[in-house]
Amino acid sequence: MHVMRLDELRGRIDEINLELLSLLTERAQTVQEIASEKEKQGVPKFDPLREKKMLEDLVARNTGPFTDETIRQLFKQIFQASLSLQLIDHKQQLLVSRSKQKANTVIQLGSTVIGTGKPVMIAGPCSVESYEQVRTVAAALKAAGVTVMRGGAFKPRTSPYDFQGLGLEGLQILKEVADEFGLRTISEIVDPSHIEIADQYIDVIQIGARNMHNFELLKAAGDAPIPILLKRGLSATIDEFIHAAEYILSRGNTQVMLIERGIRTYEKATRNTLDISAVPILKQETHLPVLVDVTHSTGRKDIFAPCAKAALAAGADGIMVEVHPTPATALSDAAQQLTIDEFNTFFEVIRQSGLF
Ligand SMILES: C=C(O[C@@H]1C=C(C(=O)O)C=C[C@H]1O)C(=O)O
Repeated sequence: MHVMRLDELRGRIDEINLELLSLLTERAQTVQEIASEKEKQGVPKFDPLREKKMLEDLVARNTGPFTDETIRQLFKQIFQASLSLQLIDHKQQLLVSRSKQKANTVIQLGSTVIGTGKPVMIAGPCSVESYEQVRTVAAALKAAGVTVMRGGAFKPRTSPYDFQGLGLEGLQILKEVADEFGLRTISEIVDPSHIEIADQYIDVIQIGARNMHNFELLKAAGDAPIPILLKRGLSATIDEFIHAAEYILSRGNTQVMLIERGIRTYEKATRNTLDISAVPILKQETHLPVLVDVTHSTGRKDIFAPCAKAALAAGADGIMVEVHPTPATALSDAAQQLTIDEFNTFFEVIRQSGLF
């Protein structure tokens, strides 16, 4: 008799569970509709005042046996789950997101393709200092089998009294040398009005860490017909990094590569902390090529090779490293640029690792 009563009650609970599930599902679908309305109106997803009002109304109608506090907690849990749903949906709608585009974005630079699984080595001086300096590096890179060279012409330096770069003249040097050796080039642009000119001299525009949040520059890069290498900001979260890339794609330019360059932490043993975990996360969440800059992230030549190997093992599409004929006299980043011999050794170690 008792057993029958228990079964009956549990049967009723099963029915109630199904009713709750169907109500929760209907609620979640309504929340998604609210999310797309919010998206159109550009208003934030989280609305604490609305949540507070709903909790007050619910508690006012509560007749027990649950306490008011329990009712608050249960519904707050539902609100939180609804909010996460809105945020996940939002992320999946991004143009950079893997759920929008399953296939990897591939960047073609001459015969070099980035993003297909075969990693690329990008090397070159921190700053373009002179024609001879760039030519010496380019000749060595060519001999080592490197096809893409970096070199900074516009240098956003921490101090206004530090070398600011050769500007347009630097881009001209890059072009002249790259043409001679059949290399492709990457250089940073800091001013939206320089993007058009840059297109005539270089193959990839870099947006540097300090400018990752410069939205006007991101928009101008998004309007340009040239691949963009976007560096992660000094203190940018992965989410902010992804949204910075979205700025570029949202304007039509889909040729975007991401580069992890270390983040600010309390650690002083390295210049920045190389966030290796960003590599697989960016690969999972976006379809863009992901590179790792071992120079700026670590600032330590002695660990470039293990860090580059770690990056490749984590799925990076390429490595960027700085090389200078005479690092000791370099006008920027003197301590952390490799000599040509050091670069050749470094590249050999990476090639032998089986990861490249
Ligand atoms: C659904 C909304 O978005 C969020 C989720 C809520 C909910 O689950 O009821 C309430 C407020 C917001 O934090 C909304 O604003 O109505």
